[in-house]
Amino acid sequence: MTEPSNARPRVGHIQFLNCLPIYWGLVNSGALLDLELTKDTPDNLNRMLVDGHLDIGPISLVEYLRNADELVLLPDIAVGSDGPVLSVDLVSQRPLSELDGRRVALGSTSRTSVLLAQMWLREVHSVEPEYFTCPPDVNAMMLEADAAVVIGDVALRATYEGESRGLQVHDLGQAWRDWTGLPMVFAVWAARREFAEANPGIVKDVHAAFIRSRDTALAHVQQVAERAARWEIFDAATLANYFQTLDFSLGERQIRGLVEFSRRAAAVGAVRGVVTPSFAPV
Ligand SMILES: C=C(O[C@@H]1C=C(C(=O)O)C=C[C@H]1O)C(=O)O
Repeated sequence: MTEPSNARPRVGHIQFLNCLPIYWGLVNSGALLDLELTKDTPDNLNRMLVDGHLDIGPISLVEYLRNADELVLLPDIAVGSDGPVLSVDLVSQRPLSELDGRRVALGSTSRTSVLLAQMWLREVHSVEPEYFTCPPDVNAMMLEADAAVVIGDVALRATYEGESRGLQVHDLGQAWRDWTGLPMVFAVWAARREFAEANPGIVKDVHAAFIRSRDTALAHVQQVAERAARWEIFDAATLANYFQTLDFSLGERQIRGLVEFSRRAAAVGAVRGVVTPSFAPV
């Protein structure tokens, strides 16, 4: 159903530090006033976009692949990494080669990284653990499982604190890069196809606001990091490094990474077939 023309577009925003640079710029430019913004975890935003409760927003890559008929991608923007990502981890109490048949917890906020971890463990480490999904709390997960997959702020913390607590921390952005030679795209931005066809001008404006926002924030990354560090457990230098490590672009190499993920996910039956992405005209 198309919204009346005077309604603000319903837009999603990931409430993790990874998307803070994008939010910062929306606040600074005033673009936020033109959006009805819903902040939530990726799993909830995925569902809202797929069910039509949002018009535009970030979506876990694998959920985009599963619903590509209903969605169009926004060009030039994503959450990914070309090497380490710092906030997508497989943490383990044992060497990975010992995980066969053992319990591995999958954090419930993720869809893409949990699939990446399963493919990587099977194909690179030749282990087939017993997986279960649970809330992303590393302490609780380590009581129930030998290893766990976490994303976002929980994973960023594990990156810095995991080893001192006896955990091996494997960065899954780096793992994908070592495995395929390509950047990893964890989430993309998409619009519902029907909405984009009915409202091309709105999609163009929202896309432009996101791009401007990201570029402004990265141009002022120290300032963004200092401001955010006042409310976070991470210091400004750690946050500035994190924001610059993340790859918010969706260029030719990132699209090759996305298509390669689609090919591998299709090969294990996690998505119906290989997806050639289609973009909103902006
Ligand atoms: C880089 C990240 O990418 C994320 C990973 C996602 C997933 O695994 O489904 C979804 C959205 C992104 O937040 C992160 O969470 O830090």
